Amino acid sequence: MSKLAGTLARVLAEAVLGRGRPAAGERFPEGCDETTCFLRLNRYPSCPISADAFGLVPHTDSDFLTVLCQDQQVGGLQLMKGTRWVAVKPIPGALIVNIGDLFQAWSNNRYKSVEHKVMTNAKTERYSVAYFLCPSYDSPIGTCEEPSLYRTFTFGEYRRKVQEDVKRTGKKVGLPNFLV
Ligand SMILES: O=C(O)CCC(=O)C(=O)O
Ligand SMILES: [Fe+2]
Repeated sequence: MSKLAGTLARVLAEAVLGRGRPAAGERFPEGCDETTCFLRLNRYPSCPISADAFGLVPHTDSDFLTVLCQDQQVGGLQLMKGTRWVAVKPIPGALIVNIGDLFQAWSNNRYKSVEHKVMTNAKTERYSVAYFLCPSYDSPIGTCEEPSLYRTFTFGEYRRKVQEDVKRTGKKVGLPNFLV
């Protein structure tokens, strides 16, 4: 997973910068290694009471990029496309790759961090495995071009602000806090 996530990030970065201009070469995204990235195992119990119960509330991921292996049979993942929620049907053997907030910031909004949520299933529990490509907390999130829409910030600063906002208002604000 870690190799795949790193390779995907570099390929996507090069697509923004143009061929032959590797984004800090093998090191992109800077500050990410096996001690800073993590894997999350999600279990969503079945929920017969309500058809609109969230397994996971709408959110964007705060990392560079997420590689997701969703349940091969039980759907439930939805993402925001324009103004609509679209179901991501499980395809056996397929992985889902989500852009996270840090990649959106680095790419100066060329890539968008996708809002997504998980709905529960009335009868069946669901599992997923998510790998989060994150840098160390002291890593500054650079930009692919100037002028950047975002001021320079570290991942630690970003995480702290997200936690603060959620604690204070119940909602993540995320990137808009860091616009210039
Ligand atoms: O379970 C899923 O399909 C999505 C998981 C997810 O969005 C997350 O762990 O951040
Ligand atoms: Fe997520």
